[in-house]
Amino acid sequence: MVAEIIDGKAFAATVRGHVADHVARLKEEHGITPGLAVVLVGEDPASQVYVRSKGKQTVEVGMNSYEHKLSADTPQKDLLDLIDKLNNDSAVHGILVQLPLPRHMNEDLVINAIDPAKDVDGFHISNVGLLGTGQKSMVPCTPLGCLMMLRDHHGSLSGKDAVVIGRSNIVGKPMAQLLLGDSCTVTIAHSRTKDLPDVVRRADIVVAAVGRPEMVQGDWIKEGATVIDVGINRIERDGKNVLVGDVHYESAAAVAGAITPVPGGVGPMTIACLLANTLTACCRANGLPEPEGLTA
Ligand SMILES: Nc1nc(=O)c2c([nH]1)NC[C@@H]1CN(c3ccc(C(=O)N[C@@H](CCC(=O)O)C(=O)O)cc3)C=[N+]21
Ligand SMILES: [Mg+2]
Repeated sequence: MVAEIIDGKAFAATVRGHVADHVARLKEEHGITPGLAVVLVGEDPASQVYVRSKGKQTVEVGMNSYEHKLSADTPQKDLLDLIDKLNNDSAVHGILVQLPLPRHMNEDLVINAIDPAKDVDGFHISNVGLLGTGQKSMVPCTPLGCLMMLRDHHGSLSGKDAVVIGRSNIVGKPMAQLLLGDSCTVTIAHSRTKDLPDVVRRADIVVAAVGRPEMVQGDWIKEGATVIDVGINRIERDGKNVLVGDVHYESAAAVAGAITPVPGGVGPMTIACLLANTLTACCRANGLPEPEGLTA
């Protein structure tokens, strides 16, 4: 079997197109422009790349982008004051505080200071609780992007065996909740799981989100399964810096039915879903109907 490649880059462009159409209508019919504020603390080069890319794509879909860059030694109080200002700014519909934060800050405290209605990352405890109880929430961007690709590929996910590898609050746990919401039978596996290859071999859907380069091998994959690779690992190979996923792509693609590449898979969908969430937050804030197909 040669796997179908799920083209996240192309899918993300389609999602951005839907977002841009809806944003144009909001402007025309209601005079409203969605706004996204991105806060970056410190000078991590990779983070700067993502923030720049987010800002560019935000403007491209017709939204306002507000970037706030704070130095790495900014007191936590100053960050909390900025969040308070953004919470009370009616031009800002979405707030993203880039993670990780410097060590002297308490990430949970900072995230939970964001107005849950503007929490476009879906990391606030209110949104986590709403998602876990099947109520309307802001859904974390990476799992939402994975869900969109899975729904697009399969149609219905009902009754499928899904294995999520990784139990992080930003990917593994919300991904499992979303798959459960679509009536999958969900297993969350992690570093202490016994016989991990055997657990993965049961899966119709594998979502790999462990942060270990090429850990998931082709002989762990059931023939015809769908493999979603969330990993973005920078490694050195033959003296070159390359980007690889959590899945050993070549061996997995030889048995899977469909697979996402790295780069060009989940990553671009994450940013597209951030824009989708900002649009959703803006519609809710204004009591307007939400975009279709862009929410869980
Ligand atoms: N509060 C918060 N929310 C985030 O969503 C968040 C964050 N903090 N901190 C950092 C991570 C990382 N992240 C990525 C988004 C897109 C790509 C992406 O588009 N990657 C491209 C390749 C990029 C490259 O070449 O480096 C791809 O996979 O094709 C990667 C990584 C969002 N993050
Ligand atoms: Mg783990």
